[in-house]
Amino acid sequence: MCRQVDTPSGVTVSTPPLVSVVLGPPTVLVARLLPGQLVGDLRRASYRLAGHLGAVALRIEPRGLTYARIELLAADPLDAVLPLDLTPARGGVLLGRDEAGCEVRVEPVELPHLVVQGQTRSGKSAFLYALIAQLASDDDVTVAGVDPSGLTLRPFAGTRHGEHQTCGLADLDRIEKVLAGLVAEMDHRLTVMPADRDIMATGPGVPLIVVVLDEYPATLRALDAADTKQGKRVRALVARLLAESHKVGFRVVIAAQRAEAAIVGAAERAQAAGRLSFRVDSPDTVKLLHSDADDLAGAHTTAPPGIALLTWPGRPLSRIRAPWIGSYAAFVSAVERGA
Ligand SMILES: Nc1ncnc2c1ncn2[C@@H]1O[C@H](COP(=O)(O)OP(=O)(O)OP(=O)(O)O)[C@@H](O)[C@H]1O
Repeated sequence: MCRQVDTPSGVTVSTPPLVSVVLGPPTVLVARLLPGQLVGDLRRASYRLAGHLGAVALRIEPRGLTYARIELLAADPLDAVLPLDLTPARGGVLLGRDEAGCEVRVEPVELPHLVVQGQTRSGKSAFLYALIAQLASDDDVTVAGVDPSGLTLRPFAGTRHGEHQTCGLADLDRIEKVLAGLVAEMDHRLTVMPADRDIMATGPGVPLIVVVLDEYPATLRALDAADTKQGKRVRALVARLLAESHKVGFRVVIAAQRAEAAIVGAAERAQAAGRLSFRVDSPDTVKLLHSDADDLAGAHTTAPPGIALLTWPGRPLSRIRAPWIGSYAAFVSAVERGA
């Protein structure tokens, strides 16, 4: 957080001066930002600064335009479980709670394409359950997708969403058929989009279509093993959805244990502005989705279940606690109620 400053007598160092120190607890510092420095700059460095200040984490808030309030936290603010409240009118989809204790919410239509990665038992499925349960209760959203294990999309059987989904790997042709149907709907929307618009409004009659590709590598492996040409065709359909569908009301959610380049190539990653990593096997895997995670990548390989790194449009890279819907049965009944 220091600046090197050239003075007539040589190079010196300038640091954000502390204008107030309250020993607390909690200990709170107020620092005056250096010219051109932003609160986000402090937040980005907070993971390195916390240990040196004897804290587990720092909560940094702006004070006016030029000051930052820095609270030294003795416990990780993400330790507590975040129960998912599915009562209507809560104002957008809850993605989690950040380290400042604030809920991260987004309207369904504001969702970008997403890539979610995480090892077994890291909380990736729990996050998908929470996301899908919230979307399923919205009449203007259709949940589509491919689910090799069947657990994630099985609760939609017999609902209006089911025709746009396929569960299991027994019928590989159906995977291609479902994705081809979604691409056909995308093409139709692109064709009928009014000439004076570059974004199609979603709502009654034109639902936002969220395409969930759970355990995407498992789907591709099964397709490649059966018929490499079919694997290529499915990859091409997904690539088209990622590249062309956002403006006509589609969102793609790709979930994988590891978003490796062979599965989620650079072009696909570039289309997915939303990226979540639950615990993964190595710092290099973290960096597949968060190239700027230098300070956080190492520690994240031992993150507890439900803690994710979040890269999101308009937000600095941050850690969040994902919402917890409860047991699988709670997820099933939430989908059945909502869908
Ligand atoms: N957001 C959360 N809050 C609290 N606990 C969580 C959260 N997410 C996950 N857990 C705990 O971690 C366990 C594993 O989570 P989950 O089943 O989602 O992992 P996963 O990464 O999807 O693994 P798998 O590949 O085995 O399905 C859950 O049973 C739960 O105990």
